Amino acid sequence: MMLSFAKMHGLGNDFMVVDGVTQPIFLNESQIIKLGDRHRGVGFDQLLLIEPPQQPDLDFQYRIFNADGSEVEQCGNGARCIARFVRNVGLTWKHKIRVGTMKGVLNLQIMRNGLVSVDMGEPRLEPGDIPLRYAQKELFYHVNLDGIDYQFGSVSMGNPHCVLTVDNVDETDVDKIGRQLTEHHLFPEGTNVGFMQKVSDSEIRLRVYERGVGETQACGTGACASAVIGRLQHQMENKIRVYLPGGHLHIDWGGVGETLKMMGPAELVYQGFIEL
Ligand SMILES: N[C@H](CCC[C@H](N)C(=O)O)C(=O)O
Repeated sequence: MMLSFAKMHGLGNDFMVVDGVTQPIFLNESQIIKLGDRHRGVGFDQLLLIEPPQQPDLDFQYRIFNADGSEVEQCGNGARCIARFVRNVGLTWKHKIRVGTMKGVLNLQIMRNGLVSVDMGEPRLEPGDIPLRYAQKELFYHVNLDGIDYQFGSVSMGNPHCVLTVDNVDETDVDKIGRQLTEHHLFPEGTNVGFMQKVSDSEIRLRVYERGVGETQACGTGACASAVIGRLQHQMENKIRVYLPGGHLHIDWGGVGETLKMMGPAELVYQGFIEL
């Protein structure tokens, strides 16, 4: 079977975007791993599959698969890319698009400035919602790795995030600590691991070790998570600019009980076909 797809990225977090509306498709884990191979396949951090909506008030269903083949609940950079994709290929002419995911609904909007805005819903802070094996919700959680104590914040954006505050992201062993934490028993479903450096009350530098991938050039839900933890732990402002290795995102969160909005770019690299 020939599969048509688009290669896209959000600040270097790269995706294979597949239209499962006009070409209904089922991809198993080994096919996804093979497609994600950067030498023998298309190569991507995530594969994004767009399917017909499961409810009448939605435009599409949006499914996300990490490069290791695991299906996951949310992808912020990917959400911006699918908004651009469904318009580019004519699956919709709307500028405001509602998509269902494994955990909730995303409201996407293509802005006049060329960026894409996403209402990511309400961050979830209860351990049971993350999920995080801790007796009760804490502002600072603690873990000991190889005899070193770390404190972190934790939040779900639909997917789990653990956020550590560091003095300098450039001098942090993201790969070592990220590997230790992403599959730590505190996180029964694994976690994405963000390393944030507070630059000012409205600016964060961030690197993210992503569950199922490793360090990426950008992580949309990771940027959201760092803004939430930055506001709660470090009294940062509502509007935060998050600088990732691949570029920056705008986050706006009014505090607990409010939904969080993210705005950033979504780029098409090429469209192609591949033999499955
Ligand atoms: N690795 C993540 C999914 C992709 C998140 C990231 N690419 C984003 O933009 O939010 C997870 O396993 O939850």
